[in-house]
Amino acid sequence: MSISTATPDQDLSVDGAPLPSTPIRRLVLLGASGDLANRLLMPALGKLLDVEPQRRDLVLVGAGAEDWDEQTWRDRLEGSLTSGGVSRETVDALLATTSYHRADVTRAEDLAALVAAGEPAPALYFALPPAVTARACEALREVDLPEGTVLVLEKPFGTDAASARALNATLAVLVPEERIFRVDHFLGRSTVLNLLGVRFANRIFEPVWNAEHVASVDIVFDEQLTLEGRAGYYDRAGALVDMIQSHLLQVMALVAMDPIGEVSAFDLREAKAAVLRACRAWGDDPAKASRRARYTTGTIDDRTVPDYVAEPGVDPARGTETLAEVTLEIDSWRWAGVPFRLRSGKAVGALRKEVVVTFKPVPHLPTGLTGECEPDRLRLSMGPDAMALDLNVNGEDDPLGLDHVTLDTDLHPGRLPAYGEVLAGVLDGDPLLAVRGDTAVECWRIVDSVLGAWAADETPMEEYAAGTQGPAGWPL
Ligand SMILES: O=P(O)(O)OC[C@H]1O[C@@H](O)[C@H](O)[C@@H](O)[C@@H]1O
Repeated sequence: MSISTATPDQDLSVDGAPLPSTPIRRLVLLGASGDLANRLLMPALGKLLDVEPQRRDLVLVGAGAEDWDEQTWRDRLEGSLTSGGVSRETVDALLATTSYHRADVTRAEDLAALVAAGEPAPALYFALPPAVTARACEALREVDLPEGTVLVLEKPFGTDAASARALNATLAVLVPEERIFRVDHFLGRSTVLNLLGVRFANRIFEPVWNAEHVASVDIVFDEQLTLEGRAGYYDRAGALVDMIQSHLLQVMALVAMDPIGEVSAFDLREAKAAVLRACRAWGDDPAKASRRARYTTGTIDDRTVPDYVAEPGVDPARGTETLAEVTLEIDSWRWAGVPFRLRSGKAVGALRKEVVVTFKPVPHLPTGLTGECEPDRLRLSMGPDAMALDLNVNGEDDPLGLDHVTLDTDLHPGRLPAYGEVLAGVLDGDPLLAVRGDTAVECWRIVDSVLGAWAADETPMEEYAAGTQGPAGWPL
């Protein structure tokens, strides 16, 4: 699927004022020595430059707390690119112009040196823990940012609705909203983008995409991965914040939004925001509408997994959940009464990453057709990328007996990893795949209500053995 790139006359700011689109030729990676940059961002950037070689004039500037010399940085960059399968041409092009700067990114002087006057306007990519990013943004107030500067922020954006609002206020005085890229890499996943093609390029889905025909929607991202050495971050976040607050609510917004006139940042982001504004816990009762659980020791494939609380770096007193589920409602004509169940867990036995739209039963099954009539289901898999439609048909043995079939197809895995699509948007200055500031706050508002119920212990913490599908009795 091709996505339209903003042109100067399409690129409107939120209040309607036109903004010139500014392609980015200098990417300053703050936190260049970190794991995110090394494992995900640099390989994704390399892949992008492989498929779009006209971008190879990009200058990559690494900045970090490590006291590295140029050679150490170049070796690190080269290692990261080559282990990501990036071509020699791209590696050489990036190495030809890259540089590394030791910097304390919370100091205005260091930041000012990185955005030096006379250079093209940079994208400042904060590949940093959220607290450091927030301090760096504060420090940027004292820096004279070149016209066209873009700011790129990783999740989590704040720690609740209030802090997200405060961070938005800090950013708003630095650059216009259209130049703030709050990254959610799920928006760059090919199956997630495929929602647009499936929904809006087929006549058969949109007329039934509403409460009259849809019984429920499930958005599930269950992983076999465990903590993978990320206790410092994950033990403070938990499954609800790590996966549902950001990624799955964004996916839900794309599933539930009204049709858009064009695939532009303005139309798409407004349609998603309308869904999130209308969303709340099912029955306005977050305690009953949510469930949480934590894995105990178990086996995944042949791997023995310890209790979550026995993992290095975990604080048992925190009571962090590794599996979260929340049922939401969207107060609109289109969706009133349809439960949207969002769920994500770590250390499950069989991974399950999909959006499932379950349709209501037919209003009348002709007398004479025998057997069970199952609900029709559209399933969009986020890994591997695939799509399936479960239908009732006439069976093989009895011509009037019902049978069930699945029409399925693999989907193209996408030209780029999700981060590559996100970076393409950043370099084009097109925030189509970026989370708008008000939307980030709405996502926290929805999740804060659940976190509040959990903090008050209104929802019990359950347990499941690693390698199972979660606690017994959970329906998904
Ligand atoms: O499948 P992907 O693209 O790695 O995304 C899933 C990951 O997304 C990250 O944002 C979460 O922090 C991880 O916990 C999760 O495993």
